[in-house]
Amino acid sequence: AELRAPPDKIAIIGAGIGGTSAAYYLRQKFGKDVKIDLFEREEVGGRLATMMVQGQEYEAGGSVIHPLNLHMKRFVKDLGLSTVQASGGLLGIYNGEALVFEESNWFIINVIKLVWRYGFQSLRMHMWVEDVLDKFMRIYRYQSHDYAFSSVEKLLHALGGDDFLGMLNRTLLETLQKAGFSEKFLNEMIAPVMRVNYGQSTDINAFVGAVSLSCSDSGLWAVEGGNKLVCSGLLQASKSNLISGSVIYIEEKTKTKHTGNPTKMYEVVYQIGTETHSDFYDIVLVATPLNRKMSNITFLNFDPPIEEFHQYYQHIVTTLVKGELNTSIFSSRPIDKFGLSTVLTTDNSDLFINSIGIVSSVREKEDPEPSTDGTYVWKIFSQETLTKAQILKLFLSYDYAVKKPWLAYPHYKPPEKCPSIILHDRLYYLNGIECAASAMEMSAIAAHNAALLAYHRWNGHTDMIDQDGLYEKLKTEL
Ligand SMILES: Cc1cc2nc3c(=O)[nH]c(=O)nc-3n(C[C@H](O)[C@H](O)[C@H](O)COP(=O)(O)OP(=O)(O)OC[C@H]3O[C@@H](n4cnc5c(N)ncnc54)[C@H](O)[C@@H]3O)c2cc1C
Ligand SMILES: CC(C)=CCC/C(C)=C/CC/C(C)=C/CSC[C@H](N)C(=O)O
Repeated sequence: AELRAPPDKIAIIGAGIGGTSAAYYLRQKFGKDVKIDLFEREEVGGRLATMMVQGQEYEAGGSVIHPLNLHMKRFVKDLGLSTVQASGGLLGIYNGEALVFEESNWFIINVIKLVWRYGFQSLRMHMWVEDVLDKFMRIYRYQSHDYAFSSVEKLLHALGGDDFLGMLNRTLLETLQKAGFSEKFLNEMIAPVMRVNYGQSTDINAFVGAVSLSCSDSGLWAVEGGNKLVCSGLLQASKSNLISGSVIYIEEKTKTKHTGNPTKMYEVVYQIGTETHSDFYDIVLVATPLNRKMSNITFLNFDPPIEEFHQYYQHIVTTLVKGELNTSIFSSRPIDKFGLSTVLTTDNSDLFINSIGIVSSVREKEDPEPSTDGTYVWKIFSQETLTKAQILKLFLSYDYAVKKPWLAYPHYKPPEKCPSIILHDRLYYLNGIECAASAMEMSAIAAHNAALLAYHRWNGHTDMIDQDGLYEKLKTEL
């Protein structure tokens, strides 16, 4: 097909994994001549951030990556980064009175324990997740053949039809109840995983539920030195220009270009300190959640007008504590026989935390070692900021506690209606994909899709957008 001259300038708002991977894919598609400006008001990395504790860095936000997250894998390879193993140690589940499940060092013992308490439900749960992941993986084939989707719903439908898309309209609870899983298994095994990963209950949509359960698979990994290195690496590799400022509004305006033609363009108005600046762009990608509390971006003079976004994001606090865990809260066993490195909690545990687990620094290759005084660094997820009294309840003694509050991921409440990807002719929104599931890989998929969509719409390649029957069509292609 004929190609139109590339755009002069593209703006991306947000330098998290979504914005930086969008810059990378846009550069691949539009070539070296387009100027790409990436706006970031805080740190490059966004929700991939580390916390520094006594000279060591720990992941505070997005920390684990699934072995089948192929975009993240590809970035790490292309950028020459190294990986570390992100899971390890023994897991326990606490219901407010006792540990209802405790992992052992022996695989076969774990199998016997699980079968004894829950029959074959654990195996069936893995099979259900595998089935969802199998369909989900089709996105990589579609994207490698350059196909794009104009909405999150169309993207999910292309992966597995009505049933797959329907997962957004059903809770995980009703889906698994219908599939015959017992209340006991749902309360003791599934709910704690939703609490640690998304700070929510089994009332979240079934797709994000499956994504969350996939974190129980083996082989989870992280980037050595911190996951945010992927963002700074992509920014550099894309040869984009970082503007450290806060975008306040975007306005549609008619501008006379160097060719002499009046053209509709987007004016991006931003603040650096107290100074206001602005610049004009042919294409704009918004790679941050659009709501008042998080990005606070206004859209001015658009025809038709762009709606206000109100998606409610879940408040979660990450706390890192270096100290000696008060194991008596969870178990009557002596402290030296406790042995668990992660404790998840059930919904009815009445505890003020969602989870607690030993963490490694971003440079540790192996399982974490205790410091010379025998203490570890623990990561706690809680709904609210922990008080000193609560920390003293959890720890016999501690050296320090550092906290980071987040508006972490959407509050899931099926049926979900995902925000549009196309906000206006050449204005695209990436983070609507989080309504299906929030994860690094989801933002990378949204970024690849938006870059392809922007490219095809710029060049009028309508046949590459929302194609029906892609799975069948590409079955026989390499
Ligand atoms: C505690 C926690 C744990 C998590 N754990 C995992 C995990 O283990 N694995 C996983 O895959 N995912 C995890 N996630 C989810 C994952 O981190 C996110 O889905 C992903 O990082 C989102 O990336 P993003 O680029 O889309 O958004 P963000 O990272 O939020 O990036 C948006 C950027 O835009 C900037 N911005 C906002 N408004 C403006 C403005 N007006 N002007 C300029 N810049 C602006 C922000 O400062 C931010 O840097 C976790 C998230 C949290 C919070
Ligand atoms: C998108 C697919 C198929 C898989 C991604 C699976 C994944 C890694 C999801 C992340 C879920 C999430 C938001 C976890 C937060 S907590 C992570 C960890 N348990 C921690 O302790 O930090």
